[in-house]
Amino acid sequence: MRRPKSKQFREKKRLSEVQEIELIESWVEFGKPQPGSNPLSLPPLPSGAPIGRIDENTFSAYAGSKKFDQLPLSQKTKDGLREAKYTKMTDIQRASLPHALCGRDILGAAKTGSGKTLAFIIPVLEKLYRARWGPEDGVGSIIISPTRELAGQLFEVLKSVGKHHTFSAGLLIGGRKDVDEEKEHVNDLNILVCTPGRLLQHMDETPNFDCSQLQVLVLDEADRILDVGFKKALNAIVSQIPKHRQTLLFSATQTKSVQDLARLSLKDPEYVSVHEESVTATPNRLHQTAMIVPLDQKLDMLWSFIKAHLNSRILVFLSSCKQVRFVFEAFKKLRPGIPLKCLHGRMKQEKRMGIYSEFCEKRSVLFSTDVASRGLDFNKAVDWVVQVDCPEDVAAYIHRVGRTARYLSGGRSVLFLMPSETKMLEKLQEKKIPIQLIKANTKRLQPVSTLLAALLVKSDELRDLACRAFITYLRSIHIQRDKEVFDVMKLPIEEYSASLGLPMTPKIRFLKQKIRGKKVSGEYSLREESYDKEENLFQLPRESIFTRKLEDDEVDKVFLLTKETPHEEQDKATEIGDFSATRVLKKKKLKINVHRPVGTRVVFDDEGNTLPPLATLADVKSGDDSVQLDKDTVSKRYVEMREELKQHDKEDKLLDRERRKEKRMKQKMKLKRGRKEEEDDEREEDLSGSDGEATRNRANKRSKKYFDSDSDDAERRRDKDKLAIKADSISLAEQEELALKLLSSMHS
Ligand SMILES: Nc1ncnc2c1ncn2[C@@H]1O[C@H](COP(=O)(O)OP(=O)(O)OP(=O)(O)O)[C@@H](O)[C@H]1O
Repeated sequence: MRRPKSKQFREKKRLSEVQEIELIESWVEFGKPQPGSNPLSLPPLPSGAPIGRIDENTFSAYAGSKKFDQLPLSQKTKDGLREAKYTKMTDIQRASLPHALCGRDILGAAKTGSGKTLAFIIPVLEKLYRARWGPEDGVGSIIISPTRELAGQLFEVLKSVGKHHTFSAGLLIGGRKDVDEEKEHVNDLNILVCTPGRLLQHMDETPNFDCSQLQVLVLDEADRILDVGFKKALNAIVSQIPKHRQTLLFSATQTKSVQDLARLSLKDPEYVSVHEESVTATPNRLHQTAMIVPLDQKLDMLWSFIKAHLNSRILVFLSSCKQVRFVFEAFKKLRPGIPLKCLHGRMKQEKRMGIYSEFCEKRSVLFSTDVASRGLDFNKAVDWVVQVDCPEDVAAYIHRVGRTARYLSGGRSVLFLMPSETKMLEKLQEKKIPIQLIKANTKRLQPVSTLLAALLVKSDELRDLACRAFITYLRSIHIQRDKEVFDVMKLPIEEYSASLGLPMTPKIRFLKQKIRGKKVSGEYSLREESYDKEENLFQLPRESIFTRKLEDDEVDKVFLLTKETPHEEQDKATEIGDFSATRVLKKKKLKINVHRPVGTRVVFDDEGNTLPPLATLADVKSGDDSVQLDKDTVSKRYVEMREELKQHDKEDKLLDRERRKEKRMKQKMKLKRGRKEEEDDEREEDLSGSDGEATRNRANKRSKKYFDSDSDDAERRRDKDKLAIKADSISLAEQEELALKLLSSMHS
């Protein structure tokens, strides 16, 4: 009785889905906004007006509507939105959803915290729903995020809004152990939320990974994903997905570079930039300040700031992982009276995720690199964003401060600028950022450097961290592109070193070139990054500087430097010979010409031009000045060459035989010496009464080693053994002779 009922139910459900899809499609088609129009400028539906189908061929207008309910969306999406408490649309959602729902490519820009995530999650769900996408259809949508945390957050939004849909979705991010398990399931997923690296890994490694039916590609933080740091990965990804698809790009700092967009083959994209006309580029409820803080007072200022805001949730940005680690570890030891946390790209993924969610829950201070600067929505409850180190450009500033004042909440930010970085203030103001320069109350400044110095004396580890932080900070300034703002030569290096609590100023090799001709106190060495060899106070392993893996944020900078800096900067970098970027520049890739037939050789003249093969050997000028070869000379030369080769071959073989003989003899001698020592030991142990078990073990071991290390011809082995035993009682000359005999017996 039950079965037919459920079948009937399923059939009814299927029919109602089909009908719903037909209705949505007609509705979407009916109310399509004009390409290039801004739905925000259209009048909203009057309250109480009918929604959806009005009569046979008429539907309510949806471009201009203010509520999700008024949009041509599936009931499943509407239910998901309602349950997640989303009813009214934000400006970016109002402006972009009507275009996105009719399948257009979108280039969306809106301030941080303005709701861009839903502006792409909803179209993804709707597109697949309307296509009746099912498990057997494979990957229908890919959402790419630049960081793992952000991908995780997007996945959560997708899960909550899409909870009534039946699509399968997966979070594919690096740093997780279960990549093999992922590989088994990835082909069953309909929506992938991923970072570029992990997606590419699946494209390369997962058998039968197939995106050929992809319907929607989304790039969140699109400008970041399109910049040079991700260029290769993105190009590789794009080359493996179909060109015919919908593409949605969103960011608070959008790219409009034609080149970038061409790479993604966008089709007449809609530029939806809701805050372009806005007086400010940052959220209105964000109160932004800047303070001039000399480099050597930054930590004092930060410490004092934290002590003065013990009941807040504070996000602190520093320029590198090393900086983050040092400040976190040192301040933790000084116990400021508020929980401290740190987040950077070199932490294990689970830990990163844990820290991220803990910070969302409790009041605390989170020290972070730019890994937390984009997209993260810390429960809308960050009170303060403190930028201890100046951001690399205006876009980075906007994203960092955007971690507070999200959606309808307020927030505050403070930027520490060194006297040499004041140009940044002008740049920010030029880009419509209402930032106010305030004076620090130096009377309330609580100096921390003496406390740090005391800590560093006690802890080698902390001293090491301080050294690394010192160097990476200077390097980060040194590699910055914007030389109007960042000038490493203007920094009070010794004072800075003292402010970290370091007893001596570490030597910095990359500064030597810069200070040539300029008298700067302290001595800098170009070649070594050791700090004081005599006293051996702060010796770092060479590996740590020269061969370590670059950190997430450093890699980005290095990429930027190699690809985008003006030639002058690149030259400087090459000349200084300091960091990996320089080595990357120097390292020329050898290209293999796959079209050249196997066995042919390319000959170059003095100017580096290619010549025809054998041209140098037998060129004969013909009347018309073209080069022709004398065939007789060439074939004679070939005969000679063959003879030469044969001769060389003979000599090589002889030499090789000699070498092998010698090597074997050395091995035999070593073996015999070893055995003699063992037997001497045995004898000694026997004399001193050691147990038989040990002796047996040793004998076993020896026979195993013997078996493993030589030929498995038992006969020969026995002979050799006999010889070896005999060798113990004879002179060195005799031993050599015996070994030679043995070798010749082996070769015969
Ligand atoms: N329509 C809405 N109604 C209520 N809250 C919303 C709505 N849309 C988004 N939000 C909330 O606003 C906050 C910010 O949204 P979201 O993270 O999408 O911003 P964003 O524009 O992507 O920010 P960023 O540029 O920093 O990535 C989130 O907490 C989200 O839940």
